[in-house]
Amino acid sequence: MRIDVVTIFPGYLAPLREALLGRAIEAGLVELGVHDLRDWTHDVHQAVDDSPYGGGPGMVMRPQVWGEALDAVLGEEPARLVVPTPAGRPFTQATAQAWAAEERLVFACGRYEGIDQRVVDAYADRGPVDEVSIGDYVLVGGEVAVLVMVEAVVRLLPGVLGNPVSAQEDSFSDGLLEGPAYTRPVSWRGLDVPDVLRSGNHAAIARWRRDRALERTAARRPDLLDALPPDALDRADRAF
Ligand SMILES: Nc1nc2cc(Br)ccc2s1
Repeated sequence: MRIDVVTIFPGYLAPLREALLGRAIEAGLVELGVHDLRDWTHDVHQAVDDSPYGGGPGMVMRPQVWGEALDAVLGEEPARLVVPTPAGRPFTQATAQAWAAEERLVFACGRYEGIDQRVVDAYADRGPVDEVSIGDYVLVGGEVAVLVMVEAVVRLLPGVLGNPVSAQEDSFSDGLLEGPAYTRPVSWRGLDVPDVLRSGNHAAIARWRRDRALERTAARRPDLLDALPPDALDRADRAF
């Protein structure tokens, strides 16, 4: 997979070259290009924004600069263009799984009041364009959202995680939140590891883990339970 990011703050994307993701890049599992939007400005001030038509607070990012940048970065290779925005569709684990199958992702990081809408409209004719949000809150720019989404996607690529089973057992992978996890010591500050996890009874352990996942999901994200397909819960789950 190749990932390109266009931003006025390239340094914001430096964490993508650290740790797990950095090792994935070094191993050639993913290619990363970070591009400074101002490289496509032609004025002495390198202006990337202007006042909004219709008035209102803040500035809007200019379509001409974004058009030249995305034409250059996209080139002729097909790619999914992703525009983080608080007005976007929710980015979920299912989105990450779908994008992990893509050959190319290009992220356009907006700032200010966002990017002139005509940029999204113009590129929608060339290929898939996703306006997505990582949550119901407003950031100062799209860069942090790109860090989140790139990590969620790249960790799903074959060979990135040491143990591929981890990704299969993620929270949300079966529609539920993951339950609690424990490691040594067996007793810590008067708190003990649940006996079942030390019993060696794998069926009982699996049941206990499923029950804790159902319990946590019901308490914290009942919307996820409501969204489960009818056959997702078996009789034992329903008894829980
Ligand atoms: N939740 C999000 N907030 C923002 C703000 C800007 Br400005 C650009 C993208 C995003 S995604």
